[in-house]
Amino acid sequence: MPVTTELTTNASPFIPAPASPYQGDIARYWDQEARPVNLRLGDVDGLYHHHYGIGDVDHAALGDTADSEYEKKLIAELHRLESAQAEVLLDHLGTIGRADTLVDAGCGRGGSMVMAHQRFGCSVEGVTLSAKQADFANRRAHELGIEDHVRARVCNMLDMPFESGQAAASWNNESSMYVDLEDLFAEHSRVLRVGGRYVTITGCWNPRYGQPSKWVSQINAHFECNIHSRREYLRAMADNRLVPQAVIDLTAATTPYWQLRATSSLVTGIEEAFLNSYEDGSFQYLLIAADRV
Ligand SMILES: C[S@@+](CC[C@H](N)C(=O)[O-])C[C@H]1O[C@@H](n2cnc3c(N)ncnc32)[C@H](O)[C@@H]1O
Ligand SMILES: CC(C)=CCC/C(C)=C/COP(=O)(O)OP(=O)(O)O
Ligand SMILES: [Mg+2]
Repeated sequence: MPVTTELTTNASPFIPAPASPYQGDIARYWDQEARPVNLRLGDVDGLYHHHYGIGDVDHAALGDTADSEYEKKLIAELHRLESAQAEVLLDHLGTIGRADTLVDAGCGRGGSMVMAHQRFGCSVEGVTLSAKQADFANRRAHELGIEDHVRARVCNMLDMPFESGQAAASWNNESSMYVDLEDLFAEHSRVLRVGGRYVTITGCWNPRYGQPSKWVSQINAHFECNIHSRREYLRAMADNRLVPQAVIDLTAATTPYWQLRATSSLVTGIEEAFLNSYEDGSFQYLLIAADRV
């Protein structure tokens, strides 16, 4: 059974000062985060995610709500949908060889990094502002015996410690709402080799709605983030040699996850804002895969 208690070992020897007071706040936020909806789902198989799920709910697997095992099955089902989300992101990275290096920008507790290594056999470098998260991710990699291929570091994704052109592919999984997109894509464009692939899964506000809705504002306040519009993503990519190959609206695919989560004992209070903003069209859950040209 994986260990989910807060980790105190393997502290990073050097933790850079935050690049801004805001980044200091975000580092503190994730250092302190220990929501059961994340830890108990991660405990299912040792992949710890900080993103949401996609796909249809398997009602047969859930069984009867009166069953004493129902809550355990519900947690496993939410986790299955979150891992399915990461699989879809990895599906869009293109052909990756064992000798390649991938970059996970805003890697959280490292679940997606582990999955990428297990799928491709390659090296995966992650960055997060949170020393607690980096320690957690590195501890999990050590427990799995893959610490020579999977590593998390405390650093700013806008200034990553990678050589220009080093990465075969890079991604942001629900982490791009913490930074300026022009700065972010300039940095991905720098670390990616020409012909490399960038993928993001993100929530963005819908320009067709007009402005960020009250639900989007509520999500921003809840997570201390700054959700961008779909238009900003496409414009900032175009400005930074990232040419979209796929833009996939995952809103319908993520709705069952939120509907199920809203019925669980692990609710955090943000479920209504996601469900309402997806429903009124003001918010979209999007995957964008782009080639570095
Ligand atoms: C919602 S979590 C997503 C974690 C992970 N991508 C996943 O799918 O599980 C957001 C992550 O973005 C990271 N983050 C936010 N701003 C960052 C920055 N400027 N540099 C590096 N990481 C950042 C946070 O530290 C956190 O790990
Ligand atoms: C799609 C958007 C707008 C995402 C914002 C970034 C974010 C906090 C993602 C989920 O993290 P989490 O897994 O820690 O959140 P929760 O505790 O709600 O599961
Ligand atoms: Mg979560």
